[in-house]
Amino acid sequence: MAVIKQEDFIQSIADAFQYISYYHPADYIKALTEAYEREASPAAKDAMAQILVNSRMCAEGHRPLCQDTGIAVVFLKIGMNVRWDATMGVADMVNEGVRRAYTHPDNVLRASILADPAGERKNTRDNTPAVIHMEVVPGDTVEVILAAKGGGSENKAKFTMLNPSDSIVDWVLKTVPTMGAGWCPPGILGLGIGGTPEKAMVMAKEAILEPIDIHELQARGPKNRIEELRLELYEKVNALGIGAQGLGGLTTVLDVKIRHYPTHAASLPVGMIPNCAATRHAHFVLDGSGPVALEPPSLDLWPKIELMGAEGARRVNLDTLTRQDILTWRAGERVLLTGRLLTGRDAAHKRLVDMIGRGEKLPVDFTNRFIYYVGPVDPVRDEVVGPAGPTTATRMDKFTDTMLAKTGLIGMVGKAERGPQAIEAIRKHKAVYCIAVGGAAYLVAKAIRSSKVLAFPELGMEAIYEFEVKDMPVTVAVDAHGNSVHTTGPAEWRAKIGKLPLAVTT
Ligand SMILES: O=C(O)C[C@H](O)C(=O)O
Repeated sequence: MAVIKQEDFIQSIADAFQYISYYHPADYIKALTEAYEREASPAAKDAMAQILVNSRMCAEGHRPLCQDTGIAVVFLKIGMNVRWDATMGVADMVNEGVRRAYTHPDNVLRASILADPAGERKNTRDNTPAVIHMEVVPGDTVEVILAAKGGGSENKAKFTMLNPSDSIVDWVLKTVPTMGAGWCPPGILGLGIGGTPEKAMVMAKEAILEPIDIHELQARGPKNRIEELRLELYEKVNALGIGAQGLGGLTTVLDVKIRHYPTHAASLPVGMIPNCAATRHAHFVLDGSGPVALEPPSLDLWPKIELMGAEGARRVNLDTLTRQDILTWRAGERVLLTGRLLTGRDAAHKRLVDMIGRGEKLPVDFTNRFIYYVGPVDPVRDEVVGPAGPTTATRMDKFTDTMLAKTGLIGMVGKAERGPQAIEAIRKHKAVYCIAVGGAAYLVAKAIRSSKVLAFPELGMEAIYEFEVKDMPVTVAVDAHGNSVHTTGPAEWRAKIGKLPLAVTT
């Protein structure tokens, strides 16, 4: 009988969360490198280059791949013959491991978890609690699968109850375009088919944590209906042309993984969850012989990639910029930002717009300023800020008209598409929206030379900061005339790929 000691279990969990914060899984790097090499869309190729370079920098620097260091998700298969040498419950031990990992002084991770989600939304400060799934199975080991799942990709999870005769492929092809780019494609699409609604969703989550092996499946051919479905969906979802960061391109998914389970004769439940550019998960087994140390990958895994330089990019000084200047910027243009950049995301926007509604003076002057939608990781050692990539701008859409109309703000930086309401506000107020690459947070942070909190310090990572940036690379995603690269890019690449009728594009 294996005896699992409390400290071994806690430390193994803590070490694994630290490990996955800076090491992408090897299969993901291989698949992304392959997609990068075959990508024909320059914008998508550049985005993938940044993600790969960022990944290598994180592996070398032991700092997080993404500023969103995720919600901790843990699957445990506990052998029936295991004996615990522990005073804490299993969930408490998992949470202690999460706490240790996220507050590690050498590589502090971001605390993103808010208690009382429908009310006060107060940060728990140590990223606990984890979401834990436990199963008791035959055997005398404890199998652990854990993941740090980013909010941007979790937000795009979908569920449907189809009729038994409905087409799963049709539903996926109709639904994926509605997910936009906030899930940071290219990534992995997980489907759970069958069971009950909650079973389908858990299977979809488990599916995205399986190894990427679509090319092996393509080479050997499908052996059953599920494998046929994987191949069909892989080809057709990529034919949507959404591409890296939703900029239009050949690769939207690196794999489609499916789990299934028997279901009721009246039902066809389907859950779908994407995994983002910051795909992070680890798998290990405790057998009573001590804590588990995961093997660091060889740096040879990462391709040697040159990033696009300053050539062809517009260099701008944020400190002297006016609304007039940005009228000439065009959607798709590369821009290097230098100067003072304000930050703010969900909670700060809500507060600002509430203050405007009450006629109160704002704590920050936004006149002729740009705001970066970001929640950075705290700095360690000589850093001025930790990894600080963009958050999904779409969540700020409902505040955009008020911010542009009432504060003097002229520009925004984030990731993913803007909805019709925000695009219209940008056009009306002659403002601009730029994107940085989601999933390249450590690389993006290298352009930040100083950082200070200006307002709402109690919001933690959601406070308003002022960054001083030097040549921060962004792309104009919505210009002052209302042109959006997230509309034109995918439509262009869907037509170029030419495998799906154009009418289905949303
Ligand atoms: O919370 C964040 O920093 C980003 C979030 O994961 C997002 O993708 O929008």
